[in-house]
Amino acid sequence: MILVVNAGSSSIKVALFASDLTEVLDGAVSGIGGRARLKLGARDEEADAPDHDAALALILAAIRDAGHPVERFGAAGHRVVHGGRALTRPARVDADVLAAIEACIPLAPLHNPHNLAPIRALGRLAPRLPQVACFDTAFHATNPEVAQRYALPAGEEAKGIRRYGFHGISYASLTARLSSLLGSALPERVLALHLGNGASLAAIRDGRSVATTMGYSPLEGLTMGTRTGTIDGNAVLRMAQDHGIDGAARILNRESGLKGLGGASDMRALHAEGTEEARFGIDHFCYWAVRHSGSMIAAMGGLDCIAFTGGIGENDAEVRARICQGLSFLGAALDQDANEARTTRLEVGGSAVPILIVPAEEERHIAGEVLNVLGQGVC
Ligand SMILES: Nc1ncnc2c1ncn2[C@@H]1O[C@H](COP(=O)(O)OP(=O)(O)O)[C@@H](O)[C@H]1O
Ligand SMILES: CC(=O)OP(=O)(O)O
Ligand SMILES: [Mg+2]
Repeated sequence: MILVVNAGSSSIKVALFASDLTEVLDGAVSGIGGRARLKLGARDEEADAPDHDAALALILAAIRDAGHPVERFGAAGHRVVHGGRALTRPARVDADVLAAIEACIPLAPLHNPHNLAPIRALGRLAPRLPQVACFDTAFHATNPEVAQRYALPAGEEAKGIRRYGFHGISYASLTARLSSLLGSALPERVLALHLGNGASLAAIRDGRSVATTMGYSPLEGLTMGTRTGTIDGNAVLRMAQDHGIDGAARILNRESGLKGLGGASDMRALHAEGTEEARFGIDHFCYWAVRHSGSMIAAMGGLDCIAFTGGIGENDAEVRARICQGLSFLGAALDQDANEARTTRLEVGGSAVPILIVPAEEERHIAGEVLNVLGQGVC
């Protein structure tokens, strides 16, 4: 069996797959650092997970308790958020790959440390277990150079200060499944919205990413759970002056976004709160999702399909409705009942483009990549 670990900024998702990619078990610790919950198979309970280390220990113990000790796995696959310039394909983990992932920690401080932790933990528990790392940055390596470069002098670019983009495992999986969900050929120009705790958009033309909203790190672009999204560099410098580099980094990455505006990073909590601040946080999220959509659509030269994914994209009917309303000038028209019912197809008959929910299946995609890298015989 293949164990897949997908550590996000607020959750650790796990899944077990047989060699034919049948899912045997899945689960997660979500709400890490807040009101955490552990789910695994039928188990669903409150969890004491103040940080990612605690969450990882809990989920590995739960998998063992469910009858799947680590020694029985044939391989493990991991989501790694930042692969930098070098790691643009899934890679078997060895000392060099570990060092390269570690070197990317400053680029993705909310993610890469949490991606490395389970790789190291499994390496200690089962030293002979082959492990494969899949990179969120990889899918966007096809963006044209004008999209990847900041307008910086060459010396800065040579240091790796360029736009990478993220959520690539989610976008690759969505792209692979879209035509079967639509029952037709893959649309030429797809606007994909990955709206989770981290949120981004991708412009996918002929199945390849041509533009995306996240940049050097997962901070750029949309308003997120705790991240600002796009902000003027001079405002960042001013904050570094006022709060020091670490203080500014903390504010930008952990205290801003929905949390900074509305008082909670979790979209469900904002809806439940219903205060003016909470409403403004949701307004900000939707407004910037629409504005950045315009940029993605321009980068593809038009729009043939809209696909929502991620915790908010899949579950939040109000947010989907507001974003589609913002794109109605392009003829995108949502069926309110389908939207409330969360069916796969959400558009009305006369809509200019299909609108879909495509549940994120990052774990299955990673399991497939594990088999590609290690060969079918691994488990
Ligand atoms: N039913 C729901 N309605 C609104 N938002 C939801 C719902 N379920 C999950 N979410 C939101 O999804 C976000 C988490 O997304 P997810 O993709 O699971 O996170 P991560 O980025 O950690 O992988 C949170 O803001 C959460 O409130
Ligand atoms: C890259 C990123 O933002 O990931 P997540 O949505 O899991 O935080
Ligand atoms: Mg995620």
